[in-house]
Amino acid sequence: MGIWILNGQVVEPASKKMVQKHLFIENGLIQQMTDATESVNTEGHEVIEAKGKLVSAGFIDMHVHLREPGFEYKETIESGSRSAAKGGFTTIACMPNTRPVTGDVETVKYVLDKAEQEAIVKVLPYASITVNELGRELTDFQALAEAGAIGFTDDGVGVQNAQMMKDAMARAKQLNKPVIAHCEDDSLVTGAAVTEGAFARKHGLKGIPNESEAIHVGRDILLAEATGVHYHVCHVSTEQSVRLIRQAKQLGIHVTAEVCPHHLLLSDEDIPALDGNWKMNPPLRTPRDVEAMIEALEDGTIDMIVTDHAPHSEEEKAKGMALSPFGIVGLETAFPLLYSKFVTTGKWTLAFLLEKMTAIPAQVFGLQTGVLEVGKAADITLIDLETTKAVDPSTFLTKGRNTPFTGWELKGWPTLTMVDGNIVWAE
Ligand SMILES: NC(=O)N[C@@H](CC(=O)O)C(=O)O
Ligand SMILES: [Zn+2]
Ligand SMILES: [Zn+2]
Repeated sequence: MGIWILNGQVVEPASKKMVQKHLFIENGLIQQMTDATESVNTEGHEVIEAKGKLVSAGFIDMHVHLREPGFEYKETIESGSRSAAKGGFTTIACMPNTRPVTGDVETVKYVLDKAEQEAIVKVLPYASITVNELGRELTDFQALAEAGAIGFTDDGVGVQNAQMMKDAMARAKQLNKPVIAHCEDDSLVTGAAVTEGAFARKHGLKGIPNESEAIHVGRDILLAEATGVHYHVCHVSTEQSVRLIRQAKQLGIHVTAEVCPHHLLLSDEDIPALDGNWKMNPPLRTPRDVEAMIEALEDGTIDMIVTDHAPHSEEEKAKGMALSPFGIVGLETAFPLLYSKFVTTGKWTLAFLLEKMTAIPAQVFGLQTGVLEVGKAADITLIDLETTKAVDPSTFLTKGRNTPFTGWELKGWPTLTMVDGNIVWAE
């Protein structure tokens, strides 16, 4: 038995226009896409009526913290994958800052096994660059790649030593794997929780300077040029980083970059109080940086959108701005936020937003998904573009409740998610 998705709105990649289509799915693949004016025989098959809904390739999030092993009270591979599915994501890449750190073959296998058993979306693990993300000794890249790691990153901390980073890039290049960098120079960050800017001044707080990110971006671009590796910059947040990435791309250096919804939508001036739900790393920057992020995404300097979904417990976040851990959840609000703030306002086309969350991440990381095409995996999400709903953390499937977006009235809520032709989540 196959599945017909009838009368859905599909954005055609070539024309970028919305067209009404019927999709037929069987054996995990998209078998047919026909114009909705044609009649189709659905006999003997399951039918999903998608009239008025957007039918998109499932979203891809290349930056997610699933917290397992070790921090299961914050999130598990299972709960994180359910959160992803509810957010319309069908593929997520998970960060290695777990306990133990995903920096040995055993842990990579553990993550993959758990994902195979319990995850309802596709989970792609990164492995750490250094043992325990301590920056002292490289991990065994070859063994980790053979075990299934798709790239290398010490996300959560920056690699402080330039020679260490250069050696990592040289090894990754040999294996044809990317290096994904959390850019942060510890000698410029001294225990601050927010950016240097209006909020820090108002509260008499020390700020995290923009240079602490950009100095690593600049260093690493030079090292990527020297080694020829694919270098991917995590959660870009500063105007200066964007400037450096733009120049590197013009020079033909193999650099790609990601940005998070919160860095496109919020600045430090929006932070209402010393509240842990507004604390993340990198921090919310100045309005000028936010403008630079939007411009960089629009001109292709920044390639894709990721959430940096970083769940923490309510107890941890209740410790406030100074003492709570960095990070906010993102999987269940990403699309509605961006759709409501950038597409319904006419700033971006729907096609533009979708490609930043589907086709481009697939292209950049060489994934066999991210497009709605006959013969491709049926990783599909249906979205209600009309109904307005408020963000309500009590309805989240993630274990995390840590979001600054509570109460935001948004459109663009996913209603059904399919992975390899199986419905894994429906409203
Ligand atoms: N982004 C965050 O604020 N936190 C992340 C770490 C990271 O992405 O650097 C986490 O693991 O909690
Ligand atoms: Zn990071
Ligand atoms: Zn992260």
